Amino acid sequence: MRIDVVTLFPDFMRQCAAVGVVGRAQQRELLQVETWNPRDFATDNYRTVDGRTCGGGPGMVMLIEPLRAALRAVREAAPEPVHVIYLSPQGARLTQDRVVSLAKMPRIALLCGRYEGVDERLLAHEVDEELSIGDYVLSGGELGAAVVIDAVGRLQDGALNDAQSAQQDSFSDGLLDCPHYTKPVHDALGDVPAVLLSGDHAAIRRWRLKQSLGRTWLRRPDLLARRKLDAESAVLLEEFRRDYLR
Ligand SMILES: COc1ccccc1CNc1ccc(C(N)=O)cn1
Repeated sequence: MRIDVVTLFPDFMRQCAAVGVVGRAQQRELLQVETWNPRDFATDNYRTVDGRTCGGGPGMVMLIEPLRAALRAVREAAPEPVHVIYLSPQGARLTQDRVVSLAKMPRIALLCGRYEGVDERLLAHEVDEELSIGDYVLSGGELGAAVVIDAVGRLQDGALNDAQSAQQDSFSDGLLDCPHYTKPVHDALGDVPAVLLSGDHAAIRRWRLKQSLGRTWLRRPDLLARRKLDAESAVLLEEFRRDYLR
């Protein structure tokens, strides 16, 4: 998969994509991240990329032309069609379901706004999808782009080793993750739950599912409301509720 990022801070974005699982995915050529700086496409001597807000008011708006030229260069850089995403507080909320679908695309481009955002005409003509990573305002879209790169990059085939992808499966079914433990088995803070040391993998799977269901019920009931539970999950959640309310 190829991801092109249009950003005034290319070094920052390259560093975000160079570490950990995503960095390794790039080394393994499972993922390619390229950056494009609109300032390199500005036509005036001062390399201007922003303009005063029409109608008055505080702040500046990113100019159409440098962004249009940068996106043209993005499209011409490789043959596959590009799905252009704009990160903004006005976008649809990013979810794991959307991450999974984005991860299957051959190419996406991430447009990072700064200042008060981008001229609406550029968005109307060049952007396919507007996404928000949460209901808060940042100084730029780059952190949102970094979130998309990480969430999508780790899903590329071969990016995660078996243990990690097993963990990935447990979460991606729309439940919160279960608790995790490592050595020491006994600590001043408490003991590792005995079932995890039992070697009974069926019991361990059931315990983890029960914990995921219970945590989702306690912390994110909205996720649970959206989900049809199979018979086993319904029984385990009932057990968790009974234990909790005892
Ligand atoms: C005032 O900033 C803007 C105003 C308009 C568009 C983009 C920006 C850049 N900032 C962003 C970007 C994304 C998110 C998010 N929630 O995904 C938060 N802030």
